[in-house]
Amino acid sequence: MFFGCENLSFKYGNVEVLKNVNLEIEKGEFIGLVGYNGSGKSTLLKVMSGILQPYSGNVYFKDKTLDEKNRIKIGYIFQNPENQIIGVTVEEDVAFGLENIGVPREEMIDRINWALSIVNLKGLEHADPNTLSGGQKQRLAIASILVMEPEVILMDEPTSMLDPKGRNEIYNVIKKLIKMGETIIIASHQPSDLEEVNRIIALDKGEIIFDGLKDEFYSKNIIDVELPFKTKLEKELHFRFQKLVDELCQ
Ligand SMILES: Nc1ncnc2c1ncn2[C@@H]1O[C@H](COP(=O)(O)OP(=O)(O)OP(=O)(O)O)[C@@H](O)[C@H]1O
Repeated sequence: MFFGCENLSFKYGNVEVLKNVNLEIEKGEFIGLVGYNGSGKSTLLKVMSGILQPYSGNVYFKDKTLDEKNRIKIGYIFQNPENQIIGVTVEEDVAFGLENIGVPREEMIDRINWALSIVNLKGLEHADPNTLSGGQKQRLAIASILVMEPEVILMDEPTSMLDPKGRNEIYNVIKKLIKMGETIIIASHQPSDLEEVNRIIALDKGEIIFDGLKDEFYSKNIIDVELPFKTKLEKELHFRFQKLVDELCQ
């Protein structure tokens, strides 16, 4: 198996949020992971990237169990690029992972240039990441992952915090990555993120409820991908709670 998992379960404390998930992913596939809020999308991607350890079952990469050695081949893009940016300049940020694995300077420069050109950030090498727009920050986060030459890229709602311009920038980068033959799983509610997707995996309460072609998924009307909440009441409560938290934090 190129990439996937077998009988994967995950618990936060006593609460099981992934139940017996089985997936087989071929090299070069571009897959959409959908599901309502809390269905387990982020958790699944985190377990499949090795950030979280399974409660039971296994993640496989090229027929081997995912471990400390081979997890470097799986790149994970966070929903919020701020979680991923650590460098004082764009260039330093992209260099960070390469420095950690001791890549020689000449090769490092070539790889950084290559990654920044793919995400269209050439010319901003010396910029302070804090001064970048949301779309530019997310593109920087993608460059920092790409430079490590991952064989699988897992994207966790990479455009949910962006405005339409930023979303479009990421969409263009994704299109480029697909052309390059990258293997990508993207968790998203944004129809534009899912435009080029062939296969959809839908999660509900930590279980796979659909795994198949996108057209079949839409025709069966399995879940409304544009609505991250199951009901209007859930959505209303979410935003009221958010407002309350914001007020308390002021
Ligand atoms: N750190 C945590 N500790 C305890 N429970 C958690 C934690 N993170 C997530 N959960 C719970 O696990 C379940 C799955 O959450 P997860 O974030 O994986 O879902 P999701 O589909 O990615 O949701 P969203 O679309 O809101 O990001 C939810 O019930 C959530 O409340």
